Amino acid sequence: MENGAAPTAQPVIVAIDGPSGTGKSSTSKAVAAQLGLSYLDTGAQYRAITWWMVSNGIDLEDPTAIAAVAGKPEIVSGTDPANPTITVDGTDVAGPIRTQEVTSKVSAVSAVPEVRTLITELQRSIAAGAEHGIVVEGRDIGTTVLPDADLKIFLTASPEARAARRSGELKGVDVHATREALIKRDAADSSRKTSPLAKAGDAVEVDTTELTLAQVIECVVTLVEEKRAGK
Ligand SMILES: Nc1ncnc2c1ncn2[C@@H]1O[C@H](COP(=O)(O)OP(=O)(O)O)[C@@H](O)[C@H]1O
Ligand SMILES: Nc1ccn([C@@H]2O[C@H](COP(=O)(O)OP(=O)(O)O)[C@@H](O)[C@H]2O)c(=O)n1
Repeated sequence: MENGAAPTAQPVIVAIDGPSGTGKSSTSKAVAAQLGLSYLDTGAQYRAITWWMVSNGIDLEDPTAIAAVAGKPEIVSGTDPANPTITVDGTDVAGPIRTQEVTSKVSAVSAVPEVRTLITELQRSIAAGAEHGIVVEGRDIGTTVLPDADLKIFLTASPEARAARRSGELKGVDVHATREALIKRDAADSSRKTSPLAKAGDAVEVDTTELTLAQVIECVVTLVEEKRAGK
């Protein structure tokens, strides 16, 4: 090699989709950090626009009202996997977007086609600007946002495992109530008309029910490395 320089890896685009609590965020952040890639949490963007709608008193039962104002908030995502950030009109909303109120309303907002068009454009421009490549996680990344991704992963886990993981995070929240809320949100996300939660035909499905987080991370890192090696 000229100048003795180390070979630089080609930018790689990794799409990780799946329902809530399957390990998308934890896996994607760790894989991106290990491989020196950017990281984008697209759920945080849908949560951010939902937070803005709630804060501004928009009627979330009215898709026309949601569509009319969807372009107003400016959502900015920081893509460092060691410190992912999310702001709306310059305000840090990392905390407020995780409230139960936002969680219970996000599916209604994310089902509105005008919202999806705007957020999808934002996601594509972030991915295109990632110098070393990016891990993008969500519900429709492999099917709609980045259909030409180099690697697509679809994470699954039993509803019981997912509810136990989520209620472990939200201390004091009943596991049965968490399970019911998860199932309801999955159903809404999977049945909407515009880019529903779905596994892309060419995605690798990984059932994480019986795997530790470390095992899932290792599995995905290996798949990325195999892709890069052209296997
Ligand atoms: N394979 C796993 N085994 C046990 N706990 C896990 C596993 N994967 C993720 N978790 C934990 O479950 C919770 C939800 O994971 P997260 O990555 O936020 O899922 P998602 O982004 O799919 O909603 C986190 O507390 C995380 O540490
Ligand atoms: N690519 C995506 C990502 C999230 N979403 C929506 O955003 C919500 C929150 O996503 P999230 O990834 O933060 O959800 P959790 O996995 O944290 O529960 C989902 O329930 C979907 O309604 C979406 O429609 N498309």
